[in-house]
Amino acid sequence: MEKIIVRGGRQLTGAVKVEGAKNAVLPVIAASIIASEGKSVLHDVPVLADVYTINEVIRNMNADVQFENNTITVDASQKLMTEAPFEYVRKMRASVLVLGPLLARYGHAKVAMPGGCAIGSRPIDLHLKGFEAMGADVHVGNGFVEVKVDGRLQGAKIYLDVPSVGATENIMMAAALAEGKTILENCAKEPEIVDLANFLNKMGARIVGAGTETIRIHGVEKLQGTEHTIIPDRIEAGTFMVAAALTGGNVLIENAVSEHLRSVISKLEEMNVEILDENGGLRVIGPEQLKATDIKTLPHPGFPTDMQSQMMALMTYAQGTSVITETVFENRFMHVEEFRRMNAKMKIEGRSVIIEGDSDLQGAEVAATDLRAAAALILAGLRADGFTRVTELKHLDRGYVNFAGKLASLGADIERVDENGNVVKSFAEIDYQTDRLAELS
Ligand SMILES: CC(=O)N[C@H]1[C@@H](OP(=O)(O)OP(=O)(O)OC[C@H]2O[C@@H](n3ccc(=O)[nH]c3=O)[C@H](O)[C@@H]2O)O[C@H](CO)[C@@H](O)[C@@H]1O
Ligand SMILES: C=C(OP(=O)(O)O)C(=O)O
Repeated sequence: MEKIIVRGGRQLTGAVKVEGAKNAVLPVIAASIIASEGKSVLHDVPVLADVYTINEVIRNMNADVQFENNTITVDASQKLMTEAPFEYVRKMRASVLVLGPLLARYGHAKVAMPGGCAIGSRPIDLHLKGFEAMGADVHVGNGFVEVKVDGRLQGAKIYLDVPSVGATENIMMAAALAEGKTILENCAKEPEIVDLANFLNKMGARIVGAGTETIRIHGVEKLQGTEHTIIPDRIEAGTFMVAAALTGGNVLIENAVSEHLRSVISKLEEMNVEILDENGGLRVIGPEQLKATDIKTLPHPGFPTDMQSQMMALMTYAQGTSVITETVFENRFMHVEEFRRMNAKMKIEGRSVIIEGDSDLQGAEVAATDLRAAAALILAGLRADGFTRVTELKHLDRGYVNFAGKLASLGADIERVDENGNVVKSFAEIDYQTDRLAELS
């Protein structure tokens, strides 16, 4: 089993470049199979396990996918199959994002029902209600969800009970090829929604309002492949901002977009972290003494749940008591027990965690419980006394490119080793066809 071993105590300095956003590229790759003509060329694609998984999902449907040098070319102009088996959905819930494109293009899609996961039950009822409102029949049974429509989907007025990112994306993709106009209300406003709408519009869709709470989509008859550059990953950027803050370092985070990170910047500033907008990125300067604060996770532009565990790591080193309240997912505190193994003083009260600062964390062997928890435990280890060993790296590889290598380039004492203690290559350097991918996934 591979581990990342980090020894605390180094201040991070230098510059690190943020990759294209995982949560933008996954829906964009799913959307690329809507195009019945031409190829889509996607730039700034991060080399992540999740990207390989979505590529495999659409390859299995008969799309042609080439992935080289951070560029993906998708040709989906041939006839596609309309099913995605459990094998993929199990690895990555975002596989359900092929439902909308397939239903819109072929009037049929069948995808394994995603189960619950480490952060909550995560139903897809809002995706399905949206498809039904557009005239589709939905059938859930034998572990699959099947959606069908005779002829084209029909534009509809749809109100989302909660501003779900995935439901907004799936419905927006389906509506792009529906007959007539769809008005989607109370939708998610994340930057990744805007990126997807921009991609679809370049394909010939007519979507306005992405990034606000009402999106209007005029359905068109067909879409064609196009070229698109994926937006930078605001969560990877935020994670490195915390790394700089926590070590009292001074790091330029290249490609970080301050507009996408307003809530994170504001909370870090409350904790005494200095953040400067610099040409092409954000400079983050950690203070002598971090100050406690409170955070409530919310849909964008509120504080992102995907930064919750990293901020928890930071708060263990702040002066005073901090409170984090998680409102987006019902059960995203699995990492608390792991932080406690490092001597963190925190307790869960309902949907909140109370974190006592100045915890004097100690290195320990800890297991990543989800993708962001993996990063957060490594962050905590950057300042803990002694060695922290983080296992279950399959979670980390879903969403961070060469995380240990990037931290090492900023001066961290960190390495990734196999079960024999040999230093291993980062996931990004490995050809996905090798056995190691199978082992990691
Ligand atoms: C690939 C991707 O982009 N993943 C992100 C996306 O996940 P994802 O799209 O799955 O998250 P959602 O915004 O859909 O989920 C938010 C909340 O809505 C609930 N819900 C969602 C759909 C539904 O049909 N019914 C329902 O009740 C969920 O259980 C959850 O409590 O947004 C999350 C919230 O910012 C992020 O943490 C994930 O990193
Ligand atoms: C929860 C996350 O991703 P996913 O929705 O793909 O599980 C995440 O990126 O933190």
